[in-house]
Amino acid sequence: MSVKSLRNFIGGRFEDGIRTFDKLNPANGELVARVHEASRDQVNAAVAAARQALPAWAALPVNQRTDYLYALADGIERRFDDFLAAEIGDTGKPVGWASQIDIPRGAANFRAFAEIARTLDMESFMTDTPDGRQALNYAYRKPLGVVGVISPWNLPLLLFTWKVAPALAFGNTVVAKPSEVTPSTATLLAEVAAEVGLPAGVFNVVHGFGPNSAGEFITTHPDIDGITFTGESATGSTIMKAVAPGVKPVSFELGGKNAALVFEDADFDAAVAGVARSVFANCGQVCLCTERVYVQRPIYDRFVAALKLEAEKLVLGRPMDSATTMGPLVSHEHREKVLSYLRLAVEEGATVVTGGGVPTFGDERDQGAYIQPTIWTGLPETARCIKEEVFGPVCHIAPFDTEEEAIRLANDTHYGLAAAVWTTNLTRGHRVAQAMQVGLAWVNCWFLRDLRTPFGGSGLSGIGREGGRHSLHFYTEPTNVCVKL
Ligand SMILES: O=C(O)C(=O)/C=C/C=C/O
Repeated sequence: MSVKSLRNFIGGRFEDGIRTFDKLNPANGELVARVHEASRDQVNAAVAAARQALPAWAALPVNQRTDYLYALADGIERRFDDFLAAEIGDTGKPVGWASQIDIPRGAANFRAFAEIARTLDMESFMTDTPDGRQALNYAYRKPLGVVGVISPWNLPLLLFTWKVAPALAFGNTVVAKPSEVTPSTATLLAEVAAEVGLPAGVFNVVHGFGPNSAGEFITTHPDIDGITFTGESATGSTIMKAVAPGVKPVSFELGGKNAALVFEDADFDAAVAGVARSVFANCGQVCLCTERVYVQRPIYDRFVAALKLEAEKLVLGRPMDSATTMGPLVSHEHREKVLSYLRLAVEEGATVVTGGGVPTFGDERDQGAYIQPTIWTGLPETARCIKEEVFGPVCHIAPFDTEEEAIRLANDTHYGLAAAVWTTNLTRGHRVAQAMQVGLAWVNCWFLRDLRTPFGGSGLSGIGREGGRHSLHFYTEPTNVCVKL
């Protein structure tokens, strides 16, 4: 595979950076790309270009503006194979997952928000006034302005476009920094933006890191009007401090320590398959993944044995092999973090039901960041491996007896992102889902997404919701106009 040069996209033009850094393929350690790190001056130029493009972009009739989003979606689909190869080269994720989730959702996000922007109603009220007449109140919405987008490495194109699409749909312009770990599909999207004639400055891509690099230059920039970020909770705190002097709005989708509750009346096979997918999908690198499984005692032993079988059926193969069901972690650095938790779990007294280490293949995959899918039991609820997000293909399974106990166990966390409830008693399913202190509760399913619904979490899992009309609250500023009639 040839080594790509990934450049910055500023004011409609591709530019070299001040230095380059290497991007390695996590499946085999091969050099994939040399990435051009943007300077502070280049980030300043991107913000200036976005500011200059804002009035004309915001003034476009919504159908014309959203036609560009449909064109971006069409462009992703037109270059599907390029985006697929880029995403897989960056992440090592299996072609089955990337071709069904990551790339299609890249296009779907643009279409969903184009449709929402075109069809959303305007909030208004007719107000009776003391003089027996009325007043008309309506919320006139304007774009937030120049939006800083900082996106993560786990679902790179999906989460990049999950932010860029609503930002552009509602008339904002964007300065976006993809994770330095997965720079390729964001750069391809910039190529598509140029191909479809998106006006210069509307969408800018700058590459780099967080501290003392493009991430910090964006979040501390006085002319950025708001930041939308997906990533680790600690980074979210850092960004909040950076925007505090300017009291800028933030939209955060951060970490999670998500629970799955399996009741004895669950469809056993469906619950096993569903929990296995929610634990091991994308090598456990989805903020919504399950890391804590609680199973009602009568089926506990049977469930542990069944999930062990599912884990051991996973095919840790080459990313482009359609038989592969689990690829490597995204980098050796991240594997070291996950391995530190595998070691910690043993120190904290875990029983390792399966996995717990690094597989050996005897081929180029040994240079990759592969790790064994792992299941623990026997940890106390106070263990760090029960409280802290691992963000890898690992889970802990514990028994419970009553519904009240299950709810208490699931909610005993400072995170608040997602939960999954497995039961055939839907009255219980609704009741327990509503009792979860999370932003997203699935019943007899997981990661089933309707893009019109509110998406996000509370506590350490973030601030705000994006999706459907909920994206309005971050990407627009309403002026309530009151007219005496
Ligand atoms: O499915 C989505 O729209 C989404 O935002 C997924 C986020 C996953 C984070 O790791």
